[in-house]
Amino acid sequence: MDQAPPAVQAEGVVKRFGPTVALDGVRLTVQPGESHALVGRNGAGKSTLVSVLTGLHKADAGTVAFGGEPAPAFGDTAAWQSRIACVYQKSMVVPDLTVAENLFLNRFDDNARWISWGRLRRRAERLLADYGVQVDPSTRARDLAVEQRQFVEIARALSFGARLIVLDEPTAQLDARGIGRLFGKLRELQAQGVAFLFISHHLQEVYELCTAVTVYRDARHVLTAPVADIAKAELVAAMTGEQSAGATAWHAGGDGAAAPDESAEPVLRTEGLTVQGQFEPLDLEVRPGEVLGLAGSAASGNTALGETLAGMRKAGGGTVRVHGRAVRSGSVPHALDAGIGYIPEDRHDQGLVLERSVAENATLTVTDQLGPWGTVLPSRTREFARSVIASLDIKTQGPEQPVSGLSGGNQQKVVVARALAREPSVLVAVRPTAGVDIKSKDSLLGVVRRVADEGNAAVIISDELDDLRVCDRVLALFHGRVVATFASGWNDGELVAAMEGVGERE
Ligand SMILES: Nc1ncnc2c1ncn2[C@@H]1O[C@H](COP(=O)(O)OP(=O)(O)OP(=O)(O)O)[C@@H](O)[C@H]1O
Repeated sequence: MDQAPPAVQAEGVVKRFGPTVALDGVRLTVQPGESHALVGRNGAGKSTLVSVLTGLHKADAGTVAFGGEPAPAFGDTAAWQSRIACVYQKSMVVPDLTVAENLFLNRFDDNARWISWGRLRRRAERLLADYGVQVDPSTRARDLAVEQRQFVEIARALSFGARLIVLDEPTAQLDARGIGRLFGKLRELQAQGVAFLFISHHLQEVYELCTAVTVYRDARHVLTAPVADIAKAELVAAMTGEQSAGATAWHAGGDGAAAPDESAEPVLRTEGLTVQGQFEPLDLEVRPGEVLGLAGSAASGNTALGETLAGMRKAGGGTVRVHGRAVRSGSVPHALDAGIGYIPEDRHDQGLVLERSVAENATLTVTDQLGPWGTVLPSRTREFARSVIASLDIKTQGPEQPVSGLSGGNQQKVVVARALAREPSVLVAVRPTAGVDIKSKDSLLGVVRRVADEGNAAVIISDELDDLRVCDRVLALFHGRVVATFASGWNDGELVAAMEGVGERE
């Protein structure tokens, strides 16, 4: 039998960070031309494995081989680049450079003393054509659509010789059409023998794209199987170590909570609220006990609306009131004082101080409540942190651990903890479950539901149907306007169509 060796084969890989065992003797094999999913709960060890496979971290034990050859020496970056590449959620391309410049960054020309731009452009054209990527090489990277940027990163990786590409939550910033184009391109490349390791918390995407799946749980390998042979419930059970509970009945009334009181005064009210170029004047009312969904892609203006409610953007016109009191626009402290809690989408830019501890990050907005006369009592900070670590199931060594040592999904939970710390009257959450594992998603959305059930208002801004299911009412936005309103029990197809701007109804 003359079978090609695996694109990558890892055996017995161990990686420790201080007292944390992030990988405990795991294995992974990806065949050439295979699209292989790696799934597991937040903190299971997926990103750590990727760091070992891409040569960013040195394993404490175990072996890695690419195409049957042992992995390069640690630190030999060029050799690693010729075997494997990772397309991260955060773009690695330089936004101000053109596509051609990005493609040949750091390797402009072999021996030449000056750079021939014409040649560079032609080489870029050839390279992109080789992989069927239709992008003009003279476009600035900042002007590319997200999936085009990913294509450029993939083409760059392939041009170094890599035949294995890791995709870390690649669909996080894509709308349905972008996902379709990305998956189409991945299938084309697979047919040419390129292998993909796909890391995602979206199990339906795993089923759509991948042929094999590996599950890690608590730093250990649990199973590897053909995707076709494993039912979704089994996969979830392997990830969590428990039989999965059925789908949760979410919206108010669905699980015994009272439906929002229509006659009550709204907790949150906006009148004519607008930001030019983002969203048109909008009147919103959210009553006690209500979770309102603002559905749409980021381009719909819903994210900008959330930022305006949270005081991060100044409104061009209109008012925001909480319990009838006007909130000064464009001021985060005023929004906080008015009782608006905010879960931002980008936890790195807006959410966390990475080198500070879980306890400090979780209490950043409540330091005035943690001790007498403006002092912060470490014991109370820790106590509060312990309670949120337990209630949100944050996987950490303890309240003192810096958040930089937490996995991505667990960092997101710390952001949520911080928004809840002041017991907000209005909770505004932008794509709150991005990067969060399937079980934590449920508990996190349950937390949002509970905030409302306690008589407050909640607003969820998202294009994820699972996030929106918790809502009592959903407004679909498209190009800065509300194009449709849905009561709970909406039909998925109709809501997706409205978010995509197909057909308008009021
Ligand atoms: N630099 C670090 N210092 C200390 N601990 C770390 C570090 N990086 C990761 N860890 C720990 O290793 C474990 C595995 O984390 P990893 O990021 O690999 O999880 P993951 O499966 O990618 O999770 P997620 O789905 O949330 O991204 C976690 O317990 C995490 O806290």
